[in-house]
Formats: sequence, structure tokens, C-alpha cells
Amino acid sequence: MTGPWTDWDHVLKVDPDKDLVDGETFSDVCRTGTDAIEIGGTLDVTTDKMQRVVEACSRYDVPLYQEPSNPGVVIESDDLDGYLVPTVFNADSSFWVTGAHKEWVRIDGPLDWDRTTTEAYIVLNPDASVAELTEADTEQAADDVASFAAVAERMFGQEIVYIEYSGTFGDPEKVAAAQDALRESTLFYGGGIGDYDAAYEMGKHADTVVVGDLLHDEGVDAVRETVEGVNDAHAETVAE
Ligand SMILES: CC(C)=CCC/C(C)=C/CC/C(C)=C/CC/C(C)=C/COP(=O)(O)OP(=O)(O)O
Ligand SMILES: O=P(O)(O)OC[C@@H](O)CO
Ligand SMILES: [Mg+2]
Repeated sequence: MTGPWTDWDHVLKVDPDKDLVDGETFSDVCRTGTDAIEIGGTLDVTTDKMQRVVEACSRYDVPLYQEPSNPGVVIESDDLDGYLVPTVFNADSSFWVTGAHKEWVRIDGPLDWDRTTTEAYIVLNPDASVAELTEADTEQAADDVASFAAVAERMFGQEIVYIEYSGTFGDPEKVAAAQDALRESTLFYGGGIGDYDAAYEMGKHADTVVVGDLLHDEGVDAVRETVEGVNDAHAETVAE
């Protein structure tokens, strides 16, 4: 398990359907100190909107990944480092686990397999669009979350396990439980990271902290603080 994400402390998720803060540019976005940019959102994403963000970020050094919410928004671009494709482990329907993926391969395959990796999502905020869309069973105790994480890694070989609280700050105990259950997979945490302290707290448990709405709501300076928060947490964890 040697994907570049094993070195990522922080990921910035840009929603192509949302604006940047007034006066900020993608040049600013690419210079927040984040380790990678994921481009994706659940609602109202189109290939045109995707393309615009990829083009705007392509001149900078930061790795760029598309996170498609359905096969219809996937774009082919040499500017992308790859595709991080969700599979929702606690979705109600198998469509969001393997069905959409099967359709993608049937229609567009063979894929660019070397640049395509799945993220094993465990969706825990019932109010998020992603939970509503996938009808995720978000009532999961810490031991359920830990068990999903172990299943994702040991049975399904997932390199990335993603605890998703999109829109709200999650339960650090559940993130810690997932981390305890994992041996090698990279644990992503995303949801409600709004400042240094929140990033620091989740950085104590997750390998990679994902920041989304903050970019669109508060801007790049606020994002830069979250980069510092997770980096400090990780520096201390290594020293301990
Ligand atoms: C097979 C392909 C190419 C795609 C299917 C991939 C799957 C299973 C998607 C289902 C889960 C999903 C919609 C993921 C999108 C990424 C995500 C969670 C973005 C955050 O979304 P929200 O923050 O909930 O939505 P908005 O910000 O758009 O309201
Ligand atoms: O937008 P926020 O709440 O930061 O969540 C980030 C990410 O996990 C969404 O998929
Ligand atoms: Mg969102």
C-alpha cells in the first residue's frame, strides 16, 4: 500500500459547484500548504464545472485528484494525478457500493486502472447530501465503525478508509476506533473542520484530515490554519 496518500496530512476538497470567497483565486487555493486537492461534491456537479477547476489548478505543483460522485461527471485530463472513487460501505443500496462502478466500467471501460483508487466511505452525518443520496445507515457505534474499517482493509483491500461527517464535526472516539482497527490503510477524516483546534483534534486520530466547506465559506487563510493544526498534531504524535 504505497499510494501518495500515505504521505498526506491534509487534503483540500474543492466543490466545483461552489464559489471561492470574493477576491480569492485558484492560485491562492493551491498555495494553502495542503498536500493534495480533491475535486468533487455530491450535488450539481457537471463535467464543465469540473474541467474549470482542474484547468485553474493545473499550473501549480499540488497533486490534483478528481473525486467523482457518479460516472457521468468523470473527466479525462492529463492534469489529473488520478481518480479517488468513493464506495459507501454503509449505503442502503449496493448501487453506491459497487453498482455505479460496474456501470462506469461497462460504459467507459477499460478504465485508467493505474490512476484509479477507491475510498471506503463510512458516512456518519445523516443530514449531509451524501447520506441522503446513498441512504446511508448513519447509526453506527464506535465498534461498528471500527469493524467497517477492518472489513474495508482486511477483506476488501481498501487503501483508503474515509470517515465522512460532511458538514459537521464528528465524534473523535469513532475516528480513534477506526484508526485502532487499521494496520496499513490510510484513514481520512472529513467534516466540519473549521479552525486550527478542530484540525488538531482530528489530526490526533486520522492520518489525513479533509477540509471542504471552509474554503468556500471562509477562504484560504482559514484553510491554512487547518493545515497547521493537523501538521502540529502529527508532529507531536511522531515525537510521542
Ligand atoms: C463509480 C463512480 C465514478 C462514482 C460513484 C461514486 C459513489 C459511490 C458516490 C457516492 C457517494 C458520493 C456522492 C460521494 C461524493 C463525494 C462527497 C461525499 C462529497 C461531499 O458531499 P456533500 O458535502 O455531502 O455534498 P454537497 O456539498 O454537494 O452538498
Ligand atoms: O465540507 P466539510 O464539512 O469540511 O467536509 C469535508 C469532506 O469530508 C466532504 O466530503
Ligand atoms: Mg459539502
